[in-house]
Amino acid sequence: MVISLRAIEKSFQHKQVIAPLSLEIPQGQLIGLLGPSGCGKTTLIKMIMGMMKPDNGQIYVFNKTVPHQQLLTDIGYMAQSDALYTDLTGEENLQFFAKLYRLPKKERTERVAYTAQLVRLSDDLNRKVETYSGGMKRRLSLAIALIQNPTLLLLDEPTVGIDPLLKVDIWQELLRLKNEEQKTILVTTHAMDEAEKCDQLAMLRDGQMIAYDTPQALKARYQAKDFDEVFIKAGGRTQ
Ligand SMILES: Nc1ncnc2c1ncn2[C@@H]1O[C@H](COP(=O)(O)OP(=O)(O)OP(=O)(O)O)[C@@H](O)[C@H]1O
Repeated sequence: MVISLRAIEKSFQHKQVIAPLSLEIPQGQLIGLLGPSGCGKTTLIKMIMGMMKPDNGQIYVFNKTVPHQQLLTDIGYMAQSDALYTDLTGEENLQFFAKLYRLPKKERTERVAYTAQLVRLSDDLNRKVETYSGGMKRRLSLAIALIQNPTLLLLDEPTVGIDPLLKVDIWQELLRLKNEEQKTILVTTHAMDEAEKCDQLAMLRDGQMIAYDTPQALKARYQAKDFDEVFIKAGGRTQ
């Protein structure tokens, strides 16, 4: 398993945000994490990343307990809010992270060019990030998450604020990374068309997983036309 969550729990100020939750994610899967605002998606991703400790339960990534230094190069993380050096250029940001991961110079140059091209920022790399639009900053964050060619991607709403055409390109690339390079990808989303592209969907409500299956199986089981309806019928919301 790439990710094993065993009965993890997390509370903030006595409010339970993740109820005992277990999940096993094998290699080469694209998993979508769905649920209303505040249901615990970001908290879950931060715990898998090792940035936040669960109160109870165990988290293993590549069979190592998180946080683990060796895992840092294996995991590409894109946070919901962009953490960029705005007084540096796009290229300087990418180079900075590439150096942090100790990529050799040749590979660094290649990865900077590849990730920038992937998010269509090649022509803007020499501009300071403070001059970027919100969508451009999002795209740069995604490029940074991919810079060290990680085997596991944790992407927290990667396409919010990105225009529809580029969104399609980015999803095509995520599917390619999964299919051709066997990357494992965990992505949070509110977009139904994106949920459709996932191998499995994990639906969260109040920190509990109320459904976990393929998009097709979920729609068939609940005789639902979309995932909002699946969510309601699975007990996500009382009508
Ligand atoms: N550091 C913190 N301290 C206190 N409460 C927190 C903290 N982080 C998250 N929470 C609370 O935990 C709950 C879950 O938050 P989380 O960010 O995981 O939700 P989410 O599902 O990612 O939401 P969204 O879709 O809006 O991003 C929310 O009620 C939030 O207010």
